[in-house]
Amino acid sequence: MPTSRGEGQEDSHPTILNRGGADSGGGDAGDGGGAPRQVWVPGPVIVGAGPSGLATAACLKARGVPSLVLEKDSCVASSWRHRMYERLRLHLPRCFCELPLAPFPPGTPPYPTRDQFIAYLDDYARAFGIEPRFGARVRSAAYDASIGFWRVTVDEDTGDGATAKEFVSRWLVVATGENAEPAWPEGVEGMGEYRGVAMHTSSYKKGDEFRGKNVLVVGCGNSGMEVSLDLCNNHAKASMVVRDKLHVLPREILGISTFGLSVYLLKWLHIKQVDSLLLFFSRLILGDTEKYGLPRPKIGPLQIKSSTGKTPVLDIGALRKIKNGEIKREILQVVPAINRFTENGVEFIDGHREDFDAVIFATGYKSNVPSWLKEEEFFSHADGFPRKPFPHSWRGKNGLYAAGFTRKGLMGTSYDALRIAGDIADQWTETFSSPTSAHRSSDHGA
Ligand SMILES: Cc1cc2nc3c(=O)[nH]c(=O)nc-3n(C[C@H](O)[C@H](O)[C@H](O)COP(=O)(O)OP(=O)(O)OC[C@H]3O[C@@H](n4cnc5c(N)ncnc54)[C@H](O)[C@@H]3O)c2cc1C
Ligand SMILES: NC(=O)C1=CN([C@@H]2O[C@H](COP(=O)(O)OP(=O)(O)OC[C@H]3O[C@@H](n4cnc5c(N)ncnc54)[C@H](OP(=O)(O)O)[C@@H]3O)[C@@H](O)[C@H]2O)C=CC1
Ligand SMILES: O=C(O)C(=O)Cc1c[nH]c2ccccc12
Repeated sequence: MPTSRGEGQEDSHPTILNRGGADSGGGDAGDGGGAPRQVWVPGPVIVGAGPSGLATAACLKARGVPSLVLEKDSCVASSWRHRMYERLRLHLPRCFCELPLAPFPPGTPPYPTRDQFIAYLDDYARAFGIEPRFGARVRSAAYDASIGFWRVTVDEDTGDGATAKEFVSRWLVVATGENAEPAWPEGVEGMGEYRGVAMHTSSYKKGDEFRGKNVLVVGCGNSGMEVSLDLCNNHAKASMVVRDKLHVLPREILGISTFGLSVYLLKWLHIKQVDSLLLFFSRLILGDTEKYGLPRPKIGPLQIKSSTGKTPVLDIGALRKIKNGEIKREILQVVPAINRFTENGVEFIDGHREDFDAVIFATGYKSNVPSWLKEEEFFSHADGFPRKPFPHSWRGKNGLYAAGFTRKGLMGTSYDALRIAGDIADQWTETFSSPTSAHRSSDHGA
């Protein structure tokens, strides 16, 4: 445990406090069924090694604060490696997707591919010397008011079974993502009966395997639209369930990214005025989407994004396929759009039935925070997001922080990482700047 500024900064390695249960012989063996091994962490514990966890760890490092990143998978950016389809490109220009302190390398295209983004994140972790603890799934985290520290319990996969460890830290940064788990539709009957392929877009890799197949895509956010397009490009017959009104915007307007244009216009104009302009240009470029079965909500796209977090579709070509009739629409306005599954397909709420070789659920994602964080004042148990929206979503009480829960994509991640690192670095400096305060903190922790 560091008792001086120098020791605290140089020794970022966690300190074992007890050896728990039967594991008294050292090493990393199991806990033998007793209390989990306890490890004191001098800096913050960050849960998740996606863009948000990496950005926070990097900003902390730049301020001289060590951290411990816990990651359930065996690599950084695991959601980008394992849960994004092959041909995915970022739909916002790279300048809105780069993390603090490190731009994309020269030569990166305006809309980086998934592989380029993964390579960027790998380089980012390397450049800042971030070495997450992999195979460390956080199964619970709770603030222990009696010692003023967070207790973070991890199931660590050591190869021969999971062992439990408890990390103890003054600060806990939640960076497990807005999209931690696939969201499956509720209340649709007969899913177990369906004999075709049923999967979520997070498992969709590429369209080749669906060549010539009749595929139903449920949901028409960006995932539904892009997967439908990918299916069409791979000669599958795609149908898309549209259960509600939605905004489709071109990815670019007059050669400028729609997102970049919005960010610029919002500096000068009210959000309603920006929405009117976006809708005017969208109509010019895409035509009247209602004619193609995609009616628009009354409220504008940025207002909806800002109040509900629902992202407008940034069209990269699906609309043209819909106009051409290559993506067949199942336009069903009433929820739930699918009444029930049958053995070979679905029955829609208007009563008609159709057979499908595969059903792909593009029904979005949810946070997994309620499953492990024992705290409900800052994080809502209902949706696993901070209760306060951006720009107040990054800091809770007792050293609790949220990185990447702004509903603002990677720009929000950068905002959070800088804020969180600044806030913790100030406390760190205060704690380790005088010998008396360092001893106070040491007493507190022990
Ligand atoms: C298909 C898709 C495309 C997107 N494209 C863009 C885009 O172009 N531009 C943009 O700005 N945003 C985009 N986003 C939104 C968002 O920016 C990304 O999802 C981004 O990856 C979020 O980063 P994150 O670190 O917050 O979450 P994640 O990338 O999901 O990382 C969270 C990490 O936490 C780990 N984890 C989860 N639970 C635990 C646990 N209990 N214990 C330990 N580790 C855990 C996970 O394994 C994961 O590695 C996209 C989202 C999706 C789904
Ligand atoms: N290239 C890129 O950068 C991409 C980025 N993304 C981003 O990833 C995030 C997640 O996007 P996405 O996966 O599309 O999720 P979203 O939550 O944005 O969209 C989910 C869609 O599923 C619909 N839905 C949900 N439940 C049902 C149901 N029971 N029956 C019918 N429809 C249903 C929703 O309809 P309703 O609106 O009525 O609730 C909505 O259309 C977003 O931030 C998105 O922008 C996604 C893909 C590509
Ligand atoms: O990819 C996403 O969903 C994002 O959250 C990025 C984003 C933030 N604000 C927006 C407004 C319009 C389109 C995308 C986004």
